[in-house]
Amino acid sequence: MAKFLIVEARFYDHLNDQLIAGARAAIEAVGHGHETITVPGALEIPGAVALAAETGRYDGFVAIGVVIRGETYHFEIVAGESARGLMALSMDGLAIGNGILTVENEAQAQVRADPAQKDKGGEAAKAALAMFDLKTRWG
Ligand SMILES: Nc1c(NC[C@H](O)[C@H](O)[C@H](O)CO)[nH]c(=O)[nH]c1=O
Ligand SMILES: CC(=O)[C@@H](O)COP(=O)(O)O
Repeated sequence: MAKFLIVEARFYDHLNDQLIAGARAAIEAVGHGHETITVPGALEIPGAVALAAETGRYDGFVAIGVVIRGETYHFEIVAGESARGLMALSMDGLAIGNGILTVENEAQAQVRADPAQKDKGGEAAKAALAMFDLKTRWG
């Protein structure tokens, strides 16, 4: 049984709860285990993944968060840099799925967080599982 770390940035509780439920269901559906940690925001997720990877305790990582556009350029920074950090870690060989929603409004987030709708949390977990499978095949 592999172990996956879900790293959540808890900015919107009700949305994160749904995203995490979808991610956990996807991981459990294939018989693997998971643990969840919480960081302040999406910008902290890549760093937390990097720190966790150094422990050697986890086979893969699922990033969970919600970034909703506000009034300033900060949306672009938070959305873009969290994605860039995760991509860099992925290209360093970590099995990562990115479930950080980057949306214009809460309505868009709700559709994507809901496991019964777009299930982006489950989708991110499945991406991490697929990358883990590749590492296992080629490791
Ligand atoms: N506005 C959102 C943020 N902003 C916070 C940053 O992610 C970061 O924690 C802060 O800049 C301190 O380094 N984070 C989200 O996850 N979602 C948002 O909508
Ligand atoms: C995505 C964000 O950082 C955003 O929530 C911040 O809002 P604002 O740009 O209005 O400060």
